[in-house]
Amino acid sequence: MALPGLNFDAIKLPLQEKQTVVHELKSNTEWRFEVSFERSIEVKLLSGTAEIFGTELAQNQLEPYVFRGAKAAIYTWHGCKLEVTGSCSVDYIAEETPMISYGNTHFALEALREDAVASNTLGPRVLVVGPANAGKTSLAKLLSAYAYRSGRTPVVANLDPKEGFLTIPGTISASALESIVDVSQGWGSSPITGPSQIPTKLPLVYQYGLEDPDAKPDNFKAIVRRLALSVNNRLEDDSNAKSTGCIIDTAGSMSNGRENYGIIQHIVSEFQVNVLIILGSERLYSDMFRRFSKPGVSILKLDKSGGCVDRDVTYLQQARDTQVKEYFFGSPQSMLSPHSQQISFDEVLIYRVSSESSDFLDSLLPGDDEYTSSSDKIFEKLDEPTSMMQNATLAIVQAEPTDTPETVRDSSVIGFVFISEVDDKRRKIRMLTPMTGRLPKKVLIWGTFPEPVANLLG
Ligand SMILES: Nc1ncnc2c1ncn2[C@@H]1O[C@H](COP(=O)(O)OP(=O)(O)OP(=O)(O)O)[C@@H](O)[C@H]1O
Repeated sequence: MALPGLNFDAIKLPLQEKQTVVHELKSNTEWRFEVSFERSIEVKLLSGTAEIFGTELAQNQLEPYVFRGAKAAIYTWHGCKLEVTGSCSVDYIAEETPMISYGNTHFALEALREDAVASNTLGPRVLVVGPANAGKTSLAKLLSAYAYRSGRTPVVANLDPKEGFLTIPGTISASALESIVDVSQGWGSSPITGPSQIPTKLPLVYQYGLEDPDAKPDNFKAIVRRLALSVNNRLEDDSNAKSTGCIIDTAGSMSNGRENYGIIQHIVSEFQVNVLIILGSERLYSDMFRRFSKPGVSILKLDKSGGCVDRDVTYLQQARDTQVKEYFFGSPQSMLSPHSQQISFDEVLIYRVSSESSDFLDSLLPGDDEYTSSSDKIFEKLDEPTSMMQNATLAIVQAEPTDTPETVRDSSVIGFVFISEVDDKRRKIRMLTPMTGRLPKKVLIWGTFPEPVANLLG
């Protein structure tokens, strides 16, 4: 690590107790486990077959799979033996899982894909909805991993800004799954830069900058439209992707009460959704059936897995901090060398996004009418550096400083910077980028989510 003042201690793992246990799993069972962010476990598949959210584990690898800050399950269709080193906060073997119905859903989607190949039409556009922690992301991972294993190229879209899919949170993104998912990292946070054992998947990312799609629905819907347009174009352009279709993950809040269904409606129409999967809620299923049932659209109800766990605020915050850290520093397996540079505040154009009810800039610059936030504004332009930017992660977008706020909002993200220092008197800011080099573009979007990461630099 070349940078003064920066070190990797923040992401080094503490020494763990080397306690090794072998679990023998019968067919159609899963080993569920939770590991805190302060510990890690190593897992080896000794015999049999096993998978994690649809992605197969390799047998007797030299390098074991390492998990930390994880709540997950390793499932086996035919039985297996797992060797686990290190201690979990919770672990048990579950005999009741909804995997047969999830597997059947995959086969039903495969039948639609075969029809699409035969008729050269679009394959299934699958939307997964359900309450918070119903297992939507896990099911989306599983269905896309099974599609990949069947020789398909599914396009996966994440419309839940709370979780970053191949990028940091606060965004929505999509990518074609052309290689396997990293078993330990899941979809992972940051393949935008750096070396990786698994071929890199480059996502298309849009910055939202807030946690809840409802906080600024007009901004959210606008970027969903842009993402859907790109996904639809990709499906038209690539014959394998076209027949495979796409799998879309959503935020739990979108399914939370009728007043929020407008966003689901928008997604259904922009992505031309024709398979709607409702996880873990009879009432939502009935509402969705009434709203969206029509010829050519399948509405499926699936049970929530008993393994799904509620994640508390601290766990979710740690997960977000880890995603931001990994974006800049890489993981212990593949470290990056971030670059720190000081620039003049006047060299960049920063737009601030805050929720409709927020009076952020009113409080920052009292009495200045130009900055009064109003609900119809897309962003607020920042004319003065403020210490509130310290430790924030800002998105660099593919736009020019002369572009309108609409164009900036609708522009894709080319990377992120972390603000490590603000000198408001000298109008200077110091920022960290994952690689050396000058800032490629100078229009940045600063959201309130993810929140500032105070200990990023250790
Ligand atoms: N079978 C399982 N065994 C153990 N843990 C599981 C299992 N299925 C899901 N989980 C875990 O439960 C948590 C919630 O699952 P998931 O993220 O898929 O739900 P979600 O509906 O997408 O949540 P959100 O509403 O936050 O988007 C995650 O930590 C996930 O890894």
